[in-house]
Amino acid sequence: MTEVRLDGATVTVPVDGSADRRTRTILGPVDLVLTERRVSVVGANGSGKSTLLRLLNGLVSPTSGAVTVDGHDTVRDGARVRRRVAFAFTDPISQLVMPTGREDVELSLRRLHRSRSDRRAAADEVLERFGLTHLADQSVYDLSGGERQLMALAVVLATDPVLLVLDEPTTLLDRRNTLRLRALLDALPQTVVLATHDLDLAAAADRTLVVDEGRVVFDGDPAGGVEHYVRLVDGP
Ligand SMILES: Nc1ncnc2c1ncn2[C@@H]1O[C@H](COP(=O)(O)OP(=O)(O)OP(=O)(O)O)[C@@H](O)[C@H]1O
Repeated sequence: MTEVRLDGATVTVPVDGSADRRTRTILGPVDLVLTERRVSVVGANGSGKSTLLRLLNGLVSPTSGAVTVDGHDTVRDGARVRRRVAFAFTDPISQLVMPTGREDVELSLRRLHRSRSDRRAAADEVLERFGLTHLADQSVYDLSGGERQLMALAVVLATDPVLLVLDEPTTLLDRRNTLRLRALLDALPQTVVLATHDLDLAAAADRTLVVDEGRVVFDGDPAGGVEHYVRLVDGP
C-alpha cells in the first residue's frame, strides 16, 4: 500500500509586479494522509487541483510544510520520489517527447533496461499490454487525441510506478475513449490520484477531495464529495 502524506503543505507564489515582494498563497496549508487505491480531486478552474497534484511528485515544492511518498520527502529525496510517482499531464503532447510512441516508451525504460534489445522487448510488451502495438511507429503528431492520451499513459506506466498522478485525464477524450481509459484505470494495480471535471470519473474513486480557493474543503466519500462540489458551484 502506498502512503502519500502532506503535513501543513503550503504553496505561495510571488505577486507579479509587486515592488515589496508580496506573495500569494495558492494552496494550503493541507494536511492529508492518502492510502486509498483511487483518490479523486475536484474543484473549479484555478482552485488549486493541479498545484496539489504537482506536489505529489515534486514538480512543485511546498513553500512550507512537507510532502512524502512512502516516507520519501519530495524535496530531499526528489529523484527517488519521481522514480515511484508517474505524472500524466492533461495534454499528452507535453509528455511525448520522441517522434514515435515506441521510442518514447523505450526512453522511459532506459533506466530499467540498459541493453537496447532488452529495452525493445520490454517496450513491445508495454505497447501490447495497452493495445497500442499498431500505433507504435506512427508519428505522435498523427495520433488522434485519444490515442495520444493512451500512448502517454503507456509511457509513464512503462516503469511500473507505485503511484500514478493524472491531471484531468479525460478532458480531450470522447466517450468511447473515456470508457476505455476508465477500464484501463480500473485494471491498474497502482494507486491513482486524479484531478477531474468529469464527475462520473470522480465518483468512481474510493475517496474524494474537493478543493476551493486553495483549501481542501471536503474530504470523504465520492458521492458526498461530488454533491459538495455541485452545491459549491450551483449555490445552496
Ligand atoms: N507558478 C505559479 N505562479 C503564479 N500563480 C500560479 C502558479 N501556479 C499556479 N498559479 C495560480 O494558482 C491558482 C491555482 O492553479 P491550479 O493550476 O492549481 O488550479 P486548477 O484547480 O488545477 O485549475 P484548472 O481546473 O483550471 O486546471 C491559479 O490561480 C493559478 O493561476
